[in-house]
Parts: sequence; C-alpha cells; structure tokens
Amino acid sequence: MQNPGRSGVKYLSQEEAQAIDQELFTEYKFSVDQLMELAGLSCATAIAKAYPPSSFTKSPPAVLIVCGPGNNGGDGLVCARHLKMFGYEPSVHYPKRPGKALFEGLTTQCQKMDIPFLSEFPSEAMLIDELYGLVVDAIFGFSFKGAVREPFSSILGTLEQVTVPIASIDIPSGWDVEKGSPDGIQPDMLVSLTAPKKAAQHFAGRYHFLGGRFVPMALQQKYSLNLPPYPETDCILQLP
Ligand SMILES: NC(=O)C1=CN([C@@H]2O[C@H](COP(=O)(O)OP(=O)(O)OC[C@H]3O[C@@H](n4cnc5c(N)ncnc54)[C@H](OP(=O)(O)O)[C@@H]3O)[C@@H](O)[C@H]2O)[C@@H](O)CC1
Ligand SMILES: [K+]
Repeated sequence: MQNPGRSGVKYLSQEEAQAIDQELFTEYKFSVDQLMELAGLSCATAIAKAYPPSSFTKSPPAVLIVCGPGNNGGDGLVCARHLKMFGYEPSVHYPKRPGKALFEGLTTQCQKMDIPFLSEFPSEAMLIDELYGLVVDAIFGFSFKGAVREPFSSILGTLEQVTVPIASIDIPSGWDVEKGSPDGIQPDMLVSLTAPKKAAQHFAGRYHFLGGRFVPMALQQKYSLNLPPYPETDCILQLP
C-alpha cells in the first residue's frame, strides 16, 4: 500500500529510505558530498524562511547545531556553513566524528569560517535558551535504531527541556524512524529530505518542509514518491 500523507506525498519506511539512498549512489552515481551539500543547503534555506534573522530576539541570531556521527551530522555541518553565509551566528557541537575525509573537510570549512565548535554540550537547557534562538538537530537520520547511546542520550535529555525552537533535519532525533516518539524531543520544524519518513506523521510542530530536490523522476516513479512540485527554482517546499 502506498500510505499517502496529508499532501498525497508518500511517507517512507526506514527500509525504503535506505534503498532510495543506496540507489542514488550505486545506480545514479551521485556522490555523498553532492547530495549532502544540497540537503544541508535545503535545511539552511528552510530555516531562513521560517526563522529569519529579524525574528530572533537577540542580535546576532545565534544558532546551536548539534551534529551526530553519520550523514545526518554531515548535513548539519553543511547547514551551519550556509547559515553563516546567510548572516546567522552558528555554533556546532560535534562530539563523535567519523574519521573520514568528507567529514574532516566539512569541519575544516566551518572552522575556517570562524564557526566555533563547542567541546562541551551546555548541561542546562536554560543556558541554551539564554545563548541561542534556535537549535538545529542533526544528530540522527533515517539509519537510527534502538535505544539512544551516550553521549547523545544526555544531549537529547537536555534538548527535551529547551524552550527555544528546535529544527530537526530529516527525523527528530531519538524518534523511531517509523513510529515516532511521544516522549522525545518535539521539534518546531522538520525538514524531510527526499521524502518524509513515516515518523513525520507524528510531527506536530509548525513547519514541515520538504528538501533535497535531487531525486530523478525515474526514481520518484519507481518508489511512487508522489512528490508535490517544487515552486519554480526553489530547493524547499512547505508541506501542509
Ligand atoms: N538519500 C538522501 O535522502 C540523503 C540523505 N542524507 C542524510 O543522511 C542521513 C542518513 O545517514 P546515515 O545513513 O549515515 O545515518 P544517520 O541516521 O545519520 O546515523 C547513523 C549513525 O548513528 C549511529 N546510531 C544509530 N543508532 C544509534 C543509537 N541508537 N544510539 C547512538 N548512535 C546510533 C550509527 O552508529 P552505528 O550504529 O553505526 O554504531 C551511525 O554512526 C539522512 O537521514 C539524511 O539526513 C544526505 O546527507 C544525502 C542524501
Ligand atoms: K535529525
């Protein structure tokens, strides 16, 4: 069954999301860094649309970006770089770094753009609320499984208590990719990449965007994604 969501777009199972991802790389010959750049740019663009710098109570508009150990974390690093270009003041916490050239390169790019990397995660939610106007959750994406391991369980425990909005990339971190998590973080924004995953049906925040306008039509059709048309040349689209 196709499981169409409110907009008619298909909500993917974890297996389908991983299969499409693999096909983009193996059959369509995209490289990870190509798609990660487009994914991260989509996220920064959606953030700039929903939370323009003028909407922040403090200037400069400070954003905390928490990056996890996989490609979702890589999207977060790309997003941080574009947010800086857009006039935000991003800071990154990146506690578990894969020893791969792609992530090392993305980290260096951020560092050379004067984006600070916090060695310690703020232990109190209140501190985050005082210092930042927005948190970007780039901890886990569609490959997340099982109970959250440290240091991310403590980080997510703190994020559950922040009052500033959280923008989640692809999946609200800690949520089951298909079933969601009523007790987990409750982001204000979700940017679904390629197509929403089933967990997105439990998203109750204000802004749900679709991003990652890079799926060739043949692949969209193979998986019956039924993606709504993106407006003009936009790389994001707001879902109802
Ligand atoms: N095609 C697309 O649309 C594109 C998708 N892109 C992005 O890629 C994302 C998917 O990336 P991904 O496959 O690298 O996995 P992701 O979810 O980041 O994390 C895996 C890491 O988390 C860890 N981990 C897992 N469970 C855990 C737990 N319970 N507790 C603690 N750790 C846990 C796991 O560790 P391991 O289990 O291997 O030890 C591994 O290190 C996708 O959501 C989108 O954002 C774009 O970049 C490009 C185009
Ligand atoms: K995430």
